[in-house]
Amino acid sequence: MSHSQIGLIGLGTMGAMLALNIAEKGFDIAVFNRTTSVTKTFHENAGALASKITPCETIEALVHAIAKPRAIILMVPAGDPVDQQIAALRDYLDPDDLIIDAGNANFHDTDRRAAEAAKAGPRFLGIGVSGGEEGARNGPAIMGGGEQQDWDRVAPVLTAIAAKFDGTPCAGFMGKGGSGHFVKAVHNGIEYADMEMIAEIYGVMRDGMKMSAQACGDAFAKWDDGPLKSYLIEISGKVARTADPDSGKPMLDIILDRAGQKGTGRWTVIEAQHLAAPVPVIEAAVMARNLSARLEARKEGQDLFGAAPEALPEGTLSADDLEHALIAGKILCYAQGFEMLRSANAPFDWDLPLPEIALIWRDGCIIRSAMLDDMARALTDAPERNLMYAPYFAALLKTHHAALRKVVGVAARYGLAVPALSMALSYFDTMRTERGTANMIQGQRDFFGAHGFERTDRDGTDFHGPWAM
Ligand SMILES: NC(=O)C1=CN([C@@H]2O[C@H](COP(=O)(O)OP(=O)(O)OC[C@H]3O[C@@H](n4cnc5c(N)ncnc54)[C@H](OP(=O)(O)O)[C@@H]3O)[C@@H](O)[C@H]2O)C=CC1
Ligand SMILES: O=C(CO)[C@H](O)[C@H](O)COP(=O)(O)O
Repeated sequence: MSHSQIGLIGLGTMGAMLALNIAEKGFDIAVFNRTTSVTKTFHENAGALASKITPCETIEALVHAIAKPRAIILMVPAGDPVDQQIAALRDYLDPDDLIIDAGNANFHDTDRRAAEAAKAGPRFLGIGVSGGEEGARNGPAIMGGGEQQDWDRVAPVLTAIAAKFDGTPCAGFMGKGGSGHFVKAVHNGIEYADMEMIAEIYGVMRDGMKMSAQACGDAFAKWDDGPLKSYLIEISGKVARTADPDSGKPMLDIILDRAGQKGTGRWTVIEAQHLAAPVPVIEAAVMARNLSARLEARKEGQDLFGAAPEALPEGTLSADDLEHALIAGKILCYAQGFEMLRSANAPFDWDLPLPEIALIWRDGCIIRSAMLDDMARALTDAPERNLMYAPYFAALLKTHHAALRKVVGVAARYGLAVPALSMALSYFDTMRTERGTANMIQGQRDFFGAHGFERTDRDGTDFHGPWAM
């Protein structure tokens, strides 16, 4: 009866695919879903893998189907559903059984659950899983956080199901408490930023260069053969080239321009503010999703001011300009994400393995990209250095920042909104300006609040100006 090596709760998009992946790798798995018919249908459709899967109609039956000490994966929405499942499991689990939250949790919740588990058990591990439905089925990237011994206990299963890059599993232990979910949140922040910059370049092609969806798709497909090679560029090409079977129109022409979001990008920028970690491209991407939801207001604005985008004169921008701008933007947004990871170490007493994170992200996850191998090398060479200053990426930025400036400049001139690309450029310019303008901020603060300032010509921190009120 109790023969399953692992259990899983939540047979939705991700959970169902993870369960099949686990069964396919040879592990016996017991599964439970809140809606029983889903469990039945899942098992009926599992084909040759059905014999490895024990469908359970109650939490109690699930627990009894798993060999001790038990390990149970939760794949349910973040927040209350996770706490509800933990509470339901507590009635049946032993203190040394292990609950693994594999959904997208806010890492503060994971910290709290880990602390509660440490007091009374059962044990708790928080793992970030990325790769969407296809990744869950064929190999996601996995970032674990909690107690090393708990990670070690389930690592054979997690590394078996993870994506492999040149044979190396894209799975690793990030550190204690919520560190795995923190790394996953930053991953999602980079995901938001990369998606937004791609969408902005699509907007320049569609509204500025009057290119069809098919032509935009062709451009993305071509770039997927070069330095931009990545999952997001690949699927953007596929999305742009797909036609709606009902109307025959390009899918992009019938999809409403209102972006959904489940909260991970927002968690990232809120945490970035707490950490004083500058992630302006990610912030712009979250802001753009929020603005996209304001359909009525945008219509009112267009009626009042006239439509913003204007067609560009022929030859204003080339395909190379767009590709090079995206290369620069991509380097800068990943650099910001890694800087944010590093800035979390001191306050949370973590030692996030930045080079290993880049290695893990090389495959399986949504932000997988040809650049990540070089990022891993750069972070191994100098773990404390901002990626934009690493020789390989500095050389790319020296070559391509002019295109980023050109695209942002042209977009501003012709009314094409490119907030994330603009933020990438501002970050780049700020990070290469030795003497900035915060001296004026300090002068203002001292003028109105006697907050004091430092001087360029003397040591000390509390100088004041001879301001006339
Ligand atoms: N979709 C994706 O690309 C990715 C999602 N994730 C994360 O994985 C988790 C699951 O996402 P996904 O599979 O997409 O979600 P789905 O909406 O497809 O599935 C949700 C699952 O959770 C169950 N569920 C929902 N609410 C409760 C509850 N209160 N108690 C018990 N079970 C509940 C549902 O059961 P029922 O059938 O009864 O409704 C269903 O099995 C989320 O945390 C998500 O953020 C992570 C990476 C990628
Ligand atoms: O974690 C994921 C990918 O890595 C999920 O697909 C997540 O839902 C994406 O975020 P959002 O729904 O906010 O776009």
